[in-house]
Amino acid sequence: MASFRDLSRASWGSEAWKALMRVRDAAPVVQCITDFSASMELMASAVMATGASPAMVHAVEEIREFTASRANAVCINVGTLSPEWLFSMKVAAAQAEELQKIWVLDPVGAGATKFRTAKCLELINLRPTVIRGNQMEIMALAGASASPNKDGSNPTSDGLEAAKELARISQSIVCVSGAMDLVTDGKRVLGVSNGVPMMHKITASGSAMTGLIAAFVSVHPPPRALEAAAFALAIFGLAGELGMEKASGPASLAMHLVDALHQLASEESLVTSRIKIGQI
Ligand SMILES: Nc1ncnc2c1ncn2[C@@H]1O[C@H](COP(=O)(O)OP(=O)(O)O)[C@@H](O)[C@H]1O
Ligand SMILES: Cc1ncsc1CCOP(=O)(O)O
Ligand SMILES: [Mg+2]
Repeated sequence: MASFRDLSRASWGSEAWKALMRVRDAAPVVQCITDFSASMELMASAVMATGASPAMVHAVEEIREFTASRANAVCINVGTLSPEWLFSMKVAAAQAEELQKIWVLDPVGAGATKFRTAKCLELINLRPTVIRGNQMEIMALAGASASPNKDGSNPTSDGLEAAKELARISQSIVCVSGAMDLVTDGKRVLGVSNGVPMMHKITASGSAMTGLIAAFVSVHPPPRALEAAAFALAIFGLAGELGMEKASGPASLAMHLVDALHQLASEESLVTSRIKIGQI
């Protein structure tokens, strides 16, 4: 994959800090439609610890009202996909699109079954602002064949090309997570190298991360969405690095990562000095 330049650009760190402070000041409501048992708790805790306000609202009877009048952003995660929930997801996504609200898709397991891939592509037709998945998911949605990448390693050049292609087709910002996360609008590419490998072993770390992207992008909408998504990935990764100093495995890392997200609010110099974002 192409190299990672510009790591030392000092302003990335201070811009990430300002972005975090804007999330805390605005406390955007992030409506999450996400899988019931695997990710709901960690996602809500991470979004709240970042200073946003999570709302796990998925009943179709209240979605139109809630999305229109309460939500600042919608985060849709297809983890435990079922027809009833899919209907709720589509109603919320269509509503967000119509009202020009930020909505973010986490295509969990895209490529695992034809049904899941097809339904994710139908959701993408409803024009998410951002799509965040791991390399296998993004490659499946771009129509590329993915080789197994089970260890959260660096996205490959095929993964980067798939992300750019998906961004061009969907006109969404596309994020590929891994040891180095990639964020692209199809032309520009940012890389984020904060984080620790153990994050990949936490069930629902990806889902929680996508919730943070929704929070950051809701207060930094396009044309600032590309940078905002990178800031969310970097802040989440930095929280993972700090959490790992106290953790002994994935379960305690999840807890310490959430605590670190909360504590980062008072750590300006630490955030500004340790954020690792660069141009690819
Ligand atoms: N090897 C790694 N090194 C550092 N951070 C990682 C690594 N693998 C994953 N992460 C981080 O863990 C989070 C979840 O990413 P990932 O495991 O790829 O998502 P998913 O759980 O959806 O497959 C992201 O913030 C990502 O940056
Ligand atoms: C295990 C599992 N099964 C369906 S959703 C889910 C969790 C998704 O985890 P992640 O957010 O880390 O991709
Ligand atoms: Mg995932």
